[in-house]
Amino acid sequence: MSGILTISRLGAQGDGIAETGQGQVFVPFALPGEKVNASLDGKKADLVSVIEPSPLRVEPPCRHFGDCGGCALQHLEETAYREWKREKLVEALRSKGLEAPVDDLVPCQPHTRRRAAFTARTTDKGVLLGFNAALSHRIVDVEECPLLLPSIVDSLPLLRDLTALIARSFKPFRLNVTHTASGLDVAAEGSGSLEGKARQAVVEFVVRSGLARLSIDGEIIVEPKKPLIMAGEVAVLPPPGAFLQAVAEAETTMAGLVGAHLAKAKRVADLFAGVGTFALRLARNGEVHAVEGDAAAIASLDRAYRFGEGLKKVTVEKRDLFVRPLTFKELDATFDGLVFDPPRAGAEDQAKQIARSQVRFVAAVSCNPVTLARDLRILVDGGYRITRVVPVDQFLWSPHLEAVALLEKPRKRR
Ligand SMILES: C[S@@+](CC[C@H](N)C(=O)[O-])C[C@H]1O[C@@H](n2cnc3c(N)ncnc32)[C@H](O)[C@@H]1O
Repeated sequence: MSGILTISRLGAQGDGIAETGQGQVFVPFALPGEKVNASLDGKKADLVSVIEPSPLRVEPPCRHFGDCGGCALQHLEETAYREWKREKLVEALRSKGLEAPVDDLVPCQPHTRRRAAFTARTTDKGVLLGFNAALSHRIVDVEECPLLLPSIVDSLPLLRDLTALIARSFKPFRLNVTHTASGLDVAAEGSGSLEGKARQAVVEFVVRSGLARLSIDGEIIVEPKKPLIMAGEVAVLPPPGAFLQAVAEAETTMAGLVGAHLAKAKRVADLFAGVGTFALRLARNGEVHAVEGDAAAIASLDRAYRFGEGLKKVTVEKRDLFVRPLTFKELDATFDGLVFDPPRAGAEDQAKQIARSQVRFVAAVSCNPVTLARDLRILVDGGYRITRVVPVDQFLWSPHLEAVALLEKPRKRR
């Protein structure tokens, strides 16, 4: 069934929302104020044509937009896009009764993302390498991507050849590609086990091609060059497939905000520390205790600290912070500053412990405004005051948003 709809606003995922007699209908790639022709299937609709376009509609920069599931909003004018993204954070905070001061969005430039999680697959007709179509397992084979650093896009033909060499079946698998100072670091997951001559051929290919490293399911197959990344001035050798902030400039912004807020703290806890994005920068100023659940990541942080120069003491602890958050007693015994940067699920139990602590300066970094708002509510109920919240765009044209919230707990009167 198809129908004519008028779009009233943008939803949280970037879809246009039309109010109808049957309730809300979500129309991907439609903008507020537009009259559109859409084919309807319950609450979901497909855009057939735009009858009256919004003045905010612009030409998408990528030929794959609309098919590739990576981007939702390339067709919206830049200022309106930024305001929509910032509003997602404001709305999440408001829904928890938090009227915190929220900065303008720190924008993200095209061609800056240093990591790509491609889906790859060999077929009878050749290799598919790209991103999944929205809500689908179909691979959109990409020729370009205006999000990614040119070093990754320029390597697409090479990565296709690599896919053909490592794939052990026609099953799709993940190809994580990271730009590093020494070349691309490629981590395949699920491509199958490489043995004998096939493995030797892959090793020779990687050496010839100038890639820094290839690993498959966590095993390093060949590492012609150490794929180093910088945490401020400290070089880090991340384990295969480790978490890294997607855009180096966004990471620098976030680390700058966290560092400035914790500048007066002499003993800082970095919770969900990863390979040391914050810890290794904060250690220029004060002692840091870094806590992380992934053994390989924390080992990499430790190694970077030992080879790093000009750093105050950094201690590391492998710990599952969902199961065993640092208690308020542990926090009070040692720290006057803290940063926590959990996965999308947030850090509810850890936030409850921080809320009970007297740690003066706290920075919360998050890639999910909803769980961030929940955790901030806990901290505010525990006596913290939010001094600033900064939305940082790291996932251009997508609904995903990074944010840094800065909090302080007034000293107790004696
Ligand atoms: C969003 S990343 C942040 C990493 C680091 N702060 C950075 O900026 O690169 C979240 C980190 O939390 C870690 N993590 C996930 N679940 C955890 C848990 N239950 N306990 C401790 N760490 C966990 C992940 O391994 C990952 O390194």
